[in-house]
Amino acid sequence: MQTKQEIQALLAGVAAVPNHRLGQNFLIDKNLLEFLLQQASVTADDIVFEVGCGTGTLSQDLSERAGAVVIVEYDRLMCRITAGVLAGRENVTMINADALDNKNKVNLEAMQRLAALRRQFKGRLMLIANLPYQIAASLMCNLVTAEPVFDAMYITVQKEVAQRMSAGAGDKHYGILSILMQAAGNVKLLRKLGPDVFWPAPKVESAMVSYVRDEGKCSLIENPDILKRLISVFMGHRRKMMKACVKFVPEEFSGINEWDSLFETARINPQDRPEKVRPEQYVELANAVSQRLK
Ligand SMILES: C[S@@+](CC[C@H](N)C(=O)[O-])C[C@H]1O[C@@H](n2cnc3c(N)ncnc32)[C@H](O)[C@@H]1O
Repeated sequence: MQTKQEIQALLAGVAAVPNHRLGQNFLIDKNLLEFLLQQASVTADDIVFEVGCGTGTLSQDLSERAGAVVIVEYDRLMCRITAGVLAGRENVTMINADALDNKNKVNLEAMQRLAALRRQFKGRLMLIANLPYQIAASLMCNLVTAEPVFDAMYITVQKEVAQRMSAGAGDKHYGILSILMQAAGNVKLLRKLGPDVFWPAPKVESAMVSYVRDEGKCSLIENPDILKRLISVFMGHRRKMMKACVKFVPEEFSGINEWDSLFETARINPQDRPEKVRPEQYVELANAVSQRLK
């Protein structure tokens, strides 16, 4: 782990300054990094995906503890610094690219590498990262239903994203991220973080959060793709009634006329607002739709 002075020296070595647009707020509290690593209890059987390595402060420890680490970092200079910091570590794959190919797709090269590692290592596949805030929510929405399957995530995110991950139905923070993460696993707020544990200090509060996949919940999801698309349709009109949202369904669902009966199967009151419908009800609705489309 690196101190603030070490991070500043590493940046100066390549004439870089923190880029606000890329969310370059480096975690400078060693106890907090250690806390996150302890929560994840990484072993040599595990594979870790780190998005946004910055100067490699977390990557160093991850590469010492995990069987394999895959890093995606957008900033070429950060890749250069971290490659130097990790020189000689053969269990690390570094990809200099955007972690998202588009809003709905995680970087293909990283996912292919993770899939190959998944076949070699018998431990867990985890996302462990101090995430760039701009992409945190989209990244997690994609990873929660991704192949290869993610067993857990231990991450630092903006406080609002942490609230969205854990919000229950009816809460003002409840949204697509809450539904997907809670439909597939369990979310826990680990610790709130003030701005001064980062350098430079961001204007927002942050939090460390964990997500652990729940096999029981996941086994109930017949088709993650249909679940994702349905949630987007309904939550895109969160204050309309469920029955009023069906006119916005995309073409693939447009042949379905019996929405009332599908709502009934999922024990959803058609007059309820999408923001009040619980994750398990969305799963049942998606399963009913997927049966109907067979
Ligand atoms: C909050 S910093 C974390 C740095 C370091 N891991 C730490 O803990 O101090 C976020 C990192 O994500 C990188 N980043 C920003 N947007 C990205 C994207 N779309 N894809 C991959 N990396 C990105 C930034 O360049 C930055 O290094």
